[in-house]
Amino acid sequence: MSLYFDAVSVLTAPASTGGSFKSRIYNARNLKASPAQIYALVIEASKWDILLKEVIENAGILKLEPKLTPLLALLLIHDHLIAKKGIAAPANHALRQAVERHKARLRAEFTKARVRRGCASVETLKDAVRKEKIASLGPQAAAAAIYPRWVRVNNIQSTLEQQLATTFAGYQRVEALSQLVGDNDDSAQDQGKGRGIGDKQQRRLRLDPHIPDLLAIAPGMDFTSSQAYKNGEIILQDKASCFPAYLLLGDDGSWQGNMIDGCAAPGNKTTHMASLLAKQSAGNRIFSIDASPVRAKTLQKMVSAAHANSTVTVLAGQDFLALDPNDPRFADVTRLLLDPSCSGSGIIGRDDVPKLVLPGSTAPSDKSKSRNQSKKRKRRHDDEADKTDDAPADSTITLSTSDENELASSHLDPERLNKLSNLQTRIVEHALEFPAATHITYSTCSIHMTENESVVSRVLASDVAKRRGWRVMRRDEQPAGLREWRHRGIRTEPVEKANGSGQSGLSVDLSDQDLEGCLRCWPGDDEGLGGFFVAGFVRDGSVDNWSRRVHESDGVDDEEGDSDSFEGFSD
Ligand SMILES: C[S@@+](CC[C@H](N)C(=O)[O-])C[C@H]1O[C@@H](n2cnc3c(N)ncnc32)[C@H](O)[C@@H]1O
Repeated sequence: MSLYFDAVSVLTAPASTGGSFKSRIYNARNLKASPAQIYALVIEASKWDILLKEVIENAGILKLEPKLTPLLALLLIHDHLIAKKGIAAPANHALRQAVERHKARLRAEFTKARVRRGCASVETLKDAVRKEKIASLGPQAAAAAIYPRWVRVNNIQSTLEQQLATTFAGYQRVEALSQLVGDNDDSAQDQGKGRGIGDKQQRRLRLDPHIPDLLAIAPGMDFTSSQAYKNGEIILQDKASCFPAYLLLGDDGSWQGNMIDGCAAPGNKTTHMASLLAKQSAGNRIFSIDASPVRAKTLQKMVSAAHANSTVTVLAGQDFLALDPNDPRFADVTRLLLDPSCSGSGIIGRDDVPKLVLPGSTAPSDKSKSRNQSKKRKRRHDDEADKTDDAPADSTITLSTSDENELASSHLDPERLNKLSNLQTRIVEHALEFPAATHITYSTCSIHMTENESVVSRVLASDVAKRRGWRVMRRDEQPAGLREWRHRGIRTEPVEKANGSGQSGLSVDLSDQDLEGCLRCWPGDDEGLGGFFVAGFVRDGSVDNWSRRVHESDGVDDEEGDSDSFEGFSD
């Protein structure tokens, strides 16, 4: 019986609990049942919830059995009606009996629900319920609900073609993220088996249309035990986190010189850069820098795991702001990637927790209503389900965006955001000083304008940007995949996105062309991503008044008087 209580406990855990839904189950210390069983029960029950709700309400069980809460009833009745072995509890257990004494009624309502949908078998019924659920949630919520597993092929070790022919052999290609949602019976129990991972019906993939070598796979698939993962042939990295390196380098090999990743730990973007370089190997180097010695250790491990040691030099515990742009080591640095600490406000919440549609305690007076009111169903979650609505981000098995930003849960107020914005601006401005630099990207996993478009605007207004001819990389200059990305910079912070920061209505003074050059990702839309922002800065290299400035200011750097000094790392 502990299985059902444990499942209720993980579904109703407070929002502050960290990690993905799956990792929370596997890491929980207070659970008695096997994590695999709990996970499988929840995932499977979530596929049937709208039908189970109908059956439970029409059978009137909740009124008759006060010991059953809606969530407990849904889980138990799922196993009673659908699981091969029935309810996993002794026959004399009070809750099992509370369900089984209504078995005739439940079976009859289940049959009626099947017949109403015109389905001859449980299999076709399952498919019908899946489609009904997608239709009732709408395509956006359906896609958000399936938040895919993103897999990037590491070109240092493999190629997309090789991976499609091995790790993903037998996978069906789908065109839309919503089609990744499988309708398998036992996929949740069938994970982690190396090659050909997952249930046959869950083996679906979508080649990402924006980022080369990136695949979206059905959620819940676990590749950590696959040979490809162990060999560093595939890396698990969220799609949005792939934007900066691709925006910086593209994949046409047109770069020259060396690169810097200035805020690099844990190393997702460094290893992505190394992978892009490996496609057109020209002996370029990446200096991968992080001010935190502890996080730099993770960075070094990730670089080694990606077999990128020959390309990447890690400068552990190095403050990027303390690097001398004129250090001869960096004389050939042409491209810099800056992904500094941010508020993490775009990190998606507990979206990987299945949102179960739960039964109410009274049968609907008009039973036909239950089918016609599908759009309202989602709003009728009871308290148990509502508590599951905002859990921490996905990515059990890779370094998620939440690993990159320790500020994700910090209180956000305008003052805090402004401090972050000041530091972010300083970091980008420092990058603009590197003598040979022609391309820079700046990114955050924040949704706030203060950390995004406002930083771009401040950077463009800076002395160094003007002096050296830096401007925003236009959309038409971006790599082909990102040119097609439709979500662009915004001029005014929308109220609904201000997210408690107290900054709604904020506006930024950027041209339409510059805003069009900025790329945004929003949590909760049909792209299956969290909130993210990236902008590229470019210069053609012919404008550089460096020496004139030093001369004019008598050797004193213009920015020395800047009162916004670096305060170390509060994150
Ligand atoms: C958002 S995380 C970077 C994530 C990383 N780009 C990735 O994709 O895996 C921000 C990192 O910047 C580092 N950082 C913040 N300020 C820095 C500075 N002034 N110099 C170097 N590193 C800095 C933090 O220690 C943190 O590891």
